[in-house]
Amino acid sequence: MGSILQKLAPAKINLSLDVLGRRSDGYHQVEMIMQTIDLFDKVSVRRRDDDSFCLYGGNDEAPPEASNLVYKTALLVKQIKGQQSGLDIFLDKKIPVAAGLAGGSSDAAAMMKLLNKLWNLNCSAQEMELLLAKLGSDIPFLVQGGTALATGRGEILQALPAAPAFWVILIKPSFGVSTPKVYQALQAPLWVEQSHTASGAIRGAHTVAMLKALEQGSYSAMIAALGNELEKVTIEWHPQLEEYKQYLLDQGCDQALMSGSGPTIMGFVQQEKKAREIASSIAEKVTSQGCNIFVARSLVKEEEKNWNVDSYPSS
Ligand SMILES: C[C@@](CO)(OP(=O)(O)O)[C@H](O)COP(=O)(O)OP(=O)(O)OC[C@H]1O[C@@H](n2ccc(N)nc2=O)[C@H](O)[C@@H]1O
Ligand SMILES: Nc1ncnc2c1ncn2[C@@H]1O[C@H](COP(=O)(O)OP(=O)(O)O)[C@@H](O)[C@H]1O
Repeated sequence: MGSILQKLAPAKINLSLDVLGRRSDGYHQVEMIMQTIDLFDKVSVRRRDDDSFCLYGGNDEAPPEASNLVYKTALLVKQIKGQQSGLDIFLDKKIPVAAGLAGGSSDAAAMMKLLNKLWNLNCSAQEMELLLAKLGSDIPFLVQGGTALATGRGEILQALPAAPAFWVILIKPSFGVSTPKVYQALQAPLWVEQSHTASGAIRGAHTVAMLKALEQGSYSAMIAALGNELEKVTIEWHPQLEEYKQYLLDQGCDQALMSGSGPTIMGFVQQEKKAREIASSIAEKVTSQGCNIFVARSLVKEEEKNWNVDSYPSS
């Protein structure tokens, strides 16, 4: 048994999300501005003396063993990089599952970074992103973190200057939603690849507006530009999400929006104190309806070194 390496895996939210069309490969062509926040899972790894992978922790919803994204990541890296040691993998889940917060994707990105260190792989961030795109469209962004523009099916990234700092109050209902079902329900027109490649320009209305707002570096411009095309599908299925948005707005949030395919609803404010006050004022009401509530702040990419790989002796 060696030392344990551990890494925090942050949740993501979508500041903008546009769907340009349905692709022939089963995915949708998207344009999104993504942002990491300080709601974390924790992934830890330790070498085993044999060559098996053993996964501990997780929760009822995060699937066990081979179907878990941390396990899949280890298997993929082992296949591509050749035989390596067995692993004990510990997964401490704080990010709600199937919530639109990409907890599973972030666990996979954290696992890749841990293996890069444990197995001395010397993979660049770009290599890790390319490899992990096989396991999920959102994972490459979680390798980068901070604020970024994601295009293609979400795996093509362009880092952006940090968004103006903000806090979010997250309301996560007791149910999850299926990302493929939400995309399907949009009934988006067929995507014609060439028209995009020819112009190369960003055309999703929410993303164009958000890019402009981020260029200005203004919190109020960012708030005005928030938008998510998948909201209409998930909110039609679960109308109570509109009520949760209203709770947040009534308590003084500057804007409220769903993250990703949902169902997590986020209320935006600039100050931590206000975020915590709003969260306390609605906590009883939303928890009595089966929701969980979280308060988190936006992260900047450079902060990652503070919660990167830590090493400590095993007991
Ligand atoms: C909607 C978003 C927004 O950030 O996030 P979540 O709500 O899942 O957090 C993402 O596009 C989710 O990305 P991710 O969760 O990685 O999806 P993947 O595992 O790659 O794909 C799962 C399935 O979702 C559908 N899918 C996903 C991405 C995409 N651009 N088009 C799609 O149609 C496909 O049916 C695909 O088989
Ligand atoms: N480590 C993991 N954590 C969470 N979900 C996982 C994990 N590994 C695999 N999954 C599966 O991936 C699905 C989506 O996970 P998650 O990242 O939480 O969703 P979303 O991107 O919608 O927030 C879940 O339904 C779950 O079964």
